Amino acid sequence: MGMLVDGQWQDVWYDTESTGGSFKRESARFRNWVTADGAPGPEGEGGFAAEAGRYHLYVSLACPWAHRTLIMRALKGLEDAIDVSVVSPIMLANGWTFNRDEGSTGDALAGRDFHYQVYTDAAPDYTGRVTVPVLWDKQRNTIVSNESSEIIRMLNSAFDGITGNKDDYYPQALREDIERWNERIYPRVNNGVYRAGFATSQAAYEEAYAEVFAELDALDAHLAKQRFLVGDQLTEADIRLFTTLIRFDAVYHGHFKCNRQRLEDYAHLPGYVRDIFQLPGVSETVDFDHIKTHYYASHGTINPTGVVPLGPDIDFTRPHHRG
Ligand SMILES: N[C@@H](CCC(=O)N[C@@H](CS)C(=O)NCC(=O)O)C(=O)O
Repeated sequence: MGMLVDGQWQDVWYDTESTGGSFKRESARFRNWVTADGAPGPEGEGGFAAEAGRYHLYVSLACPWAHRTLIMRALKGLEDAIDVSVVSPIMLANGWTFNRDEGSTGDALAGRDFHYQVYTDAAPDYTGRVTVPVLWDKQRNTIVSNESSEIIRMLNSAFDGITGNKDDYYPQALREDIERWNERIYPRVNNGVYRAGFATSQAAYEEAYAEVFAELDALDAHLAKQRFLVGDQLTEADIRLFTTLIRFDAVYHGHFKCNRQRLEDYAHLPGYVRDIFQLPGVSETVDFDHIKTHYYASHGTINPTGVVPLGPDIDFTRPHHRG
């Protein structure tokens, strides 16, 4: 684990001292948008037109934020248009690496050894964290975006003219509702489990734990009444929730100490997770080997032995009874 300072890699763990033991996630720095015609998006510069084969995704199969982009890529039929490099699940002193012996595909574009080199190639004096996912432009040789919430919106619509897939996971009529769920679920669930797991004070951990389970309780009650978060249609809000829920019992329950109960112990959330898992293309994006290896073998401050647990054994292919 580490970060870049003026383009130089430094091996440092998250600073929670200045925040009373609380984990604060840094904002992403590359915020351009791929659009159908290359017009500028909501922020950043223009000139990133949608084209088959032009863009590349750098992902970790362990990371819930990167996972969002792989699900959207699958649902939108973008596998042929956007290729992918997968980092090693083990993230230690050099950060994310392309070590093939550990399960990385290698860097398909430039054969780099380390993911931080993707950042320094785009911005030689970059200062900040080196995260996945990254959407890379092979034409301009730079990073378009390293913000998953924005990458999934680009994938949702910018390439429709190329693929002919017009499925819309952020439909105009539902946007307000989707945003409302995102705004609750990001701090309390997606990042909530990290705030519990990376807390270095009892108080910060307990606060995060309470929020995680209060929100999961509310979600379970909500999903008793309808199939997906905003109705009977899958949206980006579900995709964003799913990537945390699918990891819950395997890593957040044990490793991040979110252990009031397992996700499987809820009445409706397990069926909801299986429903999404069983959508065409989604199960192929879920890799529990990378997921468990990453968390248990990379966070030396939490699990110094690096031993990876064998369980739990959950069958996500059993019927979900939600259709
Ligand atoms: N805002 C980013 C956050 C991504 C993120 O934090 N990814 C984690 C992996 S799960 C990472 O790469 N962390 C490395 C680090 O913080 O040094 C997004 O949603 O795209």
